[in-house]
Amino acid sequence: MTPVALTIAGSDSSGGAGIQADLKSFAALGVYGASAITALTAQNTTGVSGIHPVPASFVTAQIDAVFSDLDVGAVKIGMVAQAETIAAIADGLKRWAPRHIVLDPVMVATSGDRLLAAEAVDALKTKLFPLASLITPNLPEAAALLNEPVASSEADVEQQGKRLLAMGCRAVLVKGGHGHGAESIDYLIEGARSIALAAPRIATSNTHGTGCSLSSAIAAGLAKGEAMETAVRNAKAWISDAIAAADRFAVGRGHGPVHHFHKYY
Ligand SMILES: Nc1ncnc2c1ncn2[C@@H]1O[C@H](COP(=O)(O)OP(=O)(O)O)[C@@H](O)[C@H]1O
Ligand SMILES: Cc1ncc(COP(=O)(O)O)c(N)n1
Repeated sequence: MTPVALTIAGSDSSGGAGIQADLKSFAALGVYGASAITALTAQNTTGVSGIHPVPASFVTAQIDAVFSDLDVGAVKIGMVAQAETIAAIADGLKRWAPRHIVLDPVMVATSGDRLLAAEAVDALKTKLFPLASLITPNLPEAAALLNEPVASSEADVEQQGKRLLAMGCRAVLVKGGHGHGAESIDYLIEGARSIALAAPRIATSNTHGTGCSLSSAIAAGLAKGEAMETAVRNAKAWISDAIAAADRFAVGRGHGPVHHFHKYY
């Protein structure tokens, strides 16, 4: 059977994040990708200049079109833009009940621009967290979701992960890309287990789309039948290589994209 993953996310016109990063990640990892677009962004490596949300009813239409025909092994959710979109996604996923849902609680782009309406944060927590097999906040997102300051020690990161798990998702991966140590450490909290996943921090400013690509790589692994810990470990190794190869590209003048196809060219 062909493994299939669906991304429900926003479009990034510059191609490095959002739907475009998700489909490249699925393809690089041997998984067929489908998409339901929640919003168009006019965006490049230096910032976001416009957001055009897709009407919630049309997000539903895309989700229904995909699930009524394709055997979707895993779903990745990225930018959801606004509260009505979140309600439409939650309803659609409850109806189709996919085996795995990876939720990247995208709030702010690498450039600092806001991608989720402030009033939609509660809907994200109450409607989508309970459906998620895994949520993948970065350090500022974990803090914002908990209304707490950004974690300043590894112990704080782990504790914040545990408090997010208590909000009703099945597992949490708190990503350390915004930390400062010699290693970029992500914490996987699954049930009573907490696993630190460390990789050398790579000196590059080309980190546009790292979070999108990591969550899609995890969804790709789940679609191929990997267990959660294996999918996360494989995705972390793959994104580390994609970031290490990012400087081979010269794309844009700001935070450039990672190299999804580093194994091929
Ligand atoms: N400079 C870096 N070197 C190595 N790994 C990184 C670097 N920046 C981010 N990562 C990794 O990329 C993944 C995405 O993390 P992060 O950048 O924090 O997410 P987001 O894009 O949502 O802000 C994580 O696995 C993180 O550890
Ligand atoms: C449409 C869209 N979705 C998500 C992100 C976040 O990107 P990152 O992976 O760098 O956090 C983005 N910049 N644009």
